[in-house]
Amino acid sequence: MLDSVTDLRALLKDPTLLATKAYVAGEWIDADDGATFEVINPARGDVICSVPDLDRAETARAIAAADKARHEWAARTGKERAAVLRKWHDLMVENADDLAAILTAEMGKPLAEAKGEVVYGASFIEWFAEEAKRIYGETIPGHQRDKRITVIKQPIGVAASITPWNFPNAMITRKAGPALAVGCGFVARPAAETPLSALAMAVLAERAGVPAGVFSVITSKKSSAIGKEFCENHAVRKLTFTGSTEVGRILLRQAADQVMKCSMELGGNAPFIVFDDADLDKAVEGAMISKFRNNGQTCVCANRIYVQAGVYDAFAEKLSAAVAKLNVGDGLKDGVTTGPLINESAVEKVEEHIADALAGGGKVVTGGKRHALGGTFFEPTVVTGITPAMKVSTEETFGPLAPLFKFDTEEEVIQLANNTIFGLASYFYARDIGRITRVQEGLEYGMVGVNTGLISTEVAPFGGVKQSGLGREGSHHGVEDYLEMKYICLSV
Ligand SMILES: NC(=O)C1=CN([C@@H]2O[C@H](COP(=O)(O)OP(=O)(O)OC[C@H]3O[C@@H](n4cnc5c(N)ncnc54)[C@H](OP(=O)(O)O)[C@@H]3O)[C@@H](O)[C@H]2O)C=CC1
Ligand SMILES: O=C(O)[C@H](O)CS(=O)(=O)O
Repeated sequence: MLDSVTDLRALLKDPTLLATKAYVAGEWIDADDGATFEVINPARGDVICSVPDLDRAETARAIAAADKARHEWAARTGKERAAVLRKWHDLMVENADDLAAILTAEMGKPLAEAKGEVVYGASFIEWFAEEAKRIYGETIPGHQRDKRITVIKQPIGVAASITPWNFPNAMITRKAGPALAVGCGFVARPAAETPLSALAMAVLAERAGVPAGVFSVITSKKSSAIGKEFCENHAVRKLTFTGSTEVGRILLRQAADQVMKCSMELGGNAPFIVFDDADLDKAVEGAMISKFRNNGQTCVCANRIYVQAGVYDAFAEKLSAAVAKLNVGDGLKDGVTTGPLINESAVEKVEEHIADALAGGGKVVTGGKRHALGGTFFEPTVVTGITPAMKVSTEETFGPLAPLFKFDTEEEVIQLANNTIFGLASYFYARDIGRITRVQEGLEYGMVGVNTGLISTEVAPFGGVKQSGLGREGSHHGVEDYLEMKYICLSV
């Protein structure tokens, strides 16, 4: 088991997977001006390595290469593209241990979770390899005797991707999978905190036979500049973003000038509702997964936990007992269930939400402060007595804080749950079929987990409503955002 990142490369079965150059137009390059930035292990504060700090010129070259290479790639049959994607998937799975170690080193999540993300990420490549063979069109009965109408679907062109640090593998494959499956060119810009997972995927893409130029990885701390290049470069026809709603708004405004097709997977504020007819043990199990997966750093984490009055105390006691068992530590060490937060500002956000709750009368049941390990480690926390006036009710904590609200009626909790600008994921536990039907239909969210706290899968459409995003990723719906529909009217 890995216990150090001082020389991560020495710990890998295949050290060549730890790439430290950017991947542009099929070449491994430095920045034009030689600039680099450090990649830090959040658990120890170690510098893992440095990577090039690219700017708009290098990004423009990646886009031009994608715009050139995509034509031959799109001219291949879906079956031919599928074979390359399948090989890419197989290489990811074969190298999952190394990809997980790299992911944990740069992001901090425990190895077991990192391995899970690698397999989850690869599942999108597998899924869209299969979809590549099923990009169907249609024929429509003509509106006049001499007219024959057909509709075909063609790849949109060059797709540009901007992704966050919390799932540095799966957020890229969830986009690159459909894009490459239909014949697009793809330029990825991963978060500066976590570029190594994307570079490792590029190493494997090359080995799988993805043609030079079809897939590039831009490493850069100049996130705004790269985003502007993506939005202003006329060869880019599709922008796909996963991250905060705040940044999503910036990108949508920038992309509007080109009327660019955009997919947005943005912030969330998930309600997790426990009714008095719920199986409380299953509800606690679901809350632990939904709230504490990735140390609370996912957009679909339970952000508000509503418990009906009759079971509030029992649920709070059971949940707190489960939370107290979490093992906080370096994700590279055996048995650790909870790693560090990504950075200091993430810790400060959790502290801010806890302090605000206590000021409003909330009570810490377990946790509540920075962990004795120091750095960005934080005690998994449960706070009772939460009210809608508190910050945690309207802001995404993105950390290990479980705030428990008490409610009385079904109507009240649906109104509370829907009272947010977000609409990504939601969850509830109940057993009465009438209640389940009413609540699942009443929640204004893109995704609803009923008696489960884990809903993410490649087979289902992932995405939000309201200010949680635009479009869906995964499932057979996931290819649509990378296709243009063409209507052909033939006069015979
Ligand atoms: N709906 C979903 O699936 C997901 C949503 N999120 C949401 O994102 C937030 C946490 O992730 P976080 O990474 O902090 O989100 P951010 O939105 O800050 O960053 C996301 C990505 O956007 C880049 N970025 C930041 N500013 C700009 C800009 N002006 N132009 C172009 N790119 C930019 C970042 O680069 P850099 O970091 O290098 O500055 C990063 O790669 C939470 O709100 C969470 O809910 C996160 C993951 C999934
Ligand atoms: O970035 C995220 O939060 C992911 O979308 C969460 S998931 O897909 O792994 O659930």
